[in-house]
Amino acid sequence: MFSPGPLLTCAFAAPLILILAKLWQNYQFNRKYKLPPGPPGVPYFGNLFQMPPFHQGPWAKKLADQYGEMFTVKIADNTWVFLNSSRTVNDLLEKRSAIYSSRPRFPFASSLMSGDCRMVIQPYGAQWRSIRKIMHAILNIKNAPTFAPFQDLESKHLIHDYLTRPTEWYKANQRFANSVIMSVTFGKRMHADDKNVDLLFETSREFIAAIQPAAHLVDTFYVLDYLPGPFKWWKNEGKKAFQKVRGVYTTEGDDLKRRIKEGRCPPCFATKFLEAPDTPKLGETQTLFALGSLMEAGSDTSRMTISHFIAAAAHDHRWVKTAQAELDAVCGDFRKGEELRLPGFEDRPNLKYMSAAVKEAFRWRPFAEIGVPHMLTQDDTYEGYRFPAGTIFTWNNWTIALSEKEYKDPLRFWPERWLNPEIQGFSATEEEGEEWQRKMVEDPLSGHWSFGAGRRVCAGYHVGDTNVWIAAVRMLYCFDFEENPEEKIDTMNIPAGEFRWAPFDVKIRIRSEKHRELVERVGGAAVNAEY
Ligand code: HEM
Repeated sequence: MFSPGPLLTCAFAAPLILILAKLWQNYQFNRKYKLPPGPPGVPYFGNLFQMPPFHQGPWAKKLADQYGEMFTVKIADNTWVFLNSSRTVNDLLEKRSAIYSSRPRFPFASSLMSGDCRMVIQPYGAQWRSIRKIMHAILNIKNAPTFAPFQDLESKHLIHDYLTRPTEWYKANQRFANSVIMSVTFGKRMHADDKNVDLLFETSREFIAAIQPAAHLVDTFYVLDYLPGPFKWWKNEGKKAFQKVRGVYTTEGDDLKRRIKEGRCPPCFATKFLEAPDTPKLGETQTLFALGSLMEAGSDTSRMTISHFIAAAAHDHRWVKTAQAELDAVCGDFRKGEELRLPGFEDRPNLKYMSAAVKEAFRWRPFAEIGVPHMLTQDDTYEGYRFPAGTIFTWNNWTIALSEKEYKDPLRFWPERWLNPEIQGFSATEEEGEEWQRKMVEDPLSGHWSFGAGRRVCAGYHVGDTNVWIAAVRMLYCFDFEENPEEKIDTMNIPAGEFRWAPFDVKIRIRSEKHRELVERVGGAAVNAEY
């Protein structure tokens, strides 16, 4: 006869054993390691239910205000230490970069969805190193002359788009950023109606959503990854996402091969890359993803920063007046009846205020709000804490960028902060002040963390910086940007990641008839340029 006794015993004993095992594990952990304090969580899930799925910046800032320069949160199997000051980011992610540069495991976002080939989330190791080397060869500052003619052409097209289709400015920004990287990588310009570009932005959006903390349970509850195949409910979704993104990259790869065969492909990075003797060793998928990662990382980021620049120009006219006065003095003042010409890279030494404004656009409302996770690869100690290997560290970008301790009046878009060391609280001699200003204005990485830190710092920061610079100087020289008085821009909540519609309402108006003539002439020629 069936007796429920043993089953009941199991039903009570199993949770008890799990709780005891967890307590024992915590006891052992606490004897060996010490982490910065953080908000209390619940067993197994930790702080999973407290972290917002998107726009986590304000949540993380609140915690930083409460806990100070570092705090810890647990997201199921992952322990995250948030670094809330430039000092701690410098000490750990920069100075100890050799051990703070890996990425956490992402069974869904990396293995399934990206075939372990998406460089930005590859672990620190041989495969990442070989791809990073390739990226560096294309994107380093010595290649600025390769990028400059494309940035010149595409930014002329950009301002023409603003003139002719001002309500579609966000699409124009997309096309601009994407076309620069496509020209250099694949030797072809992109058009706004290209279906593959829309698909590229869609796959990027899906990828960014997938790497948000706890977006997929298996990326935080690693035990799920050991379930037998049929129980992995997320598997088909991951496979589909992989096929989709591989399809986008294959379309470009096939088009490239076709153009090479037909003799219609100008020299570009992809042709050199495909002919290089080491490339076949990467395998077909990694080769496609190396080229695809460039398209992905190079398009979205510039587009979002340009959106922030426009929001700042429409929201606060104080700095715009100074910037336009500088541009007018260098390129011609329509009020004085002078000849007008577009600003270009050669004007950079004379456009310091504009360079400071571009730097401010990277700092002002960072879109990588809580940074990008860096995983520690061996046990480490710091200021009384002992961190185990596997701890995830992140530069809490939103918090640092908007901290009164780091920047005076941090919410204000204030380019002067990069020109005057006293605003930043440094008392410097004239010579020191000049040197400080030169560094802030010329070095894209100085003064903020929006390009990341240490060995994982953005591989394309020179290109990103020059993309935004040339777009910014030309658009501000030719146009005025106005907020809709009925619907002011909520600068603390700009959905910059959105690519399907405008993230905010803005009126774009040409500054004068002379500017109109200039944009029509120079921009029109750029729109029709073919190669
Ligand atoms: C315009 C603004 C840009 C911003 C704000 C930006 C920001 C970032 C950030 C925050 C990271 C992660 C850094 C870290 O983990 O510490 C990153 C990585 C990366 N970025 Fe950018 N980026 C920009 C433009 C570009 C461009 C134009 C390219 C290429 C054409 C590019 C290529 C990459 C690559 C390949 C990585 C992966 C690096 C690695 O994991 O080793 N980025 N970027």
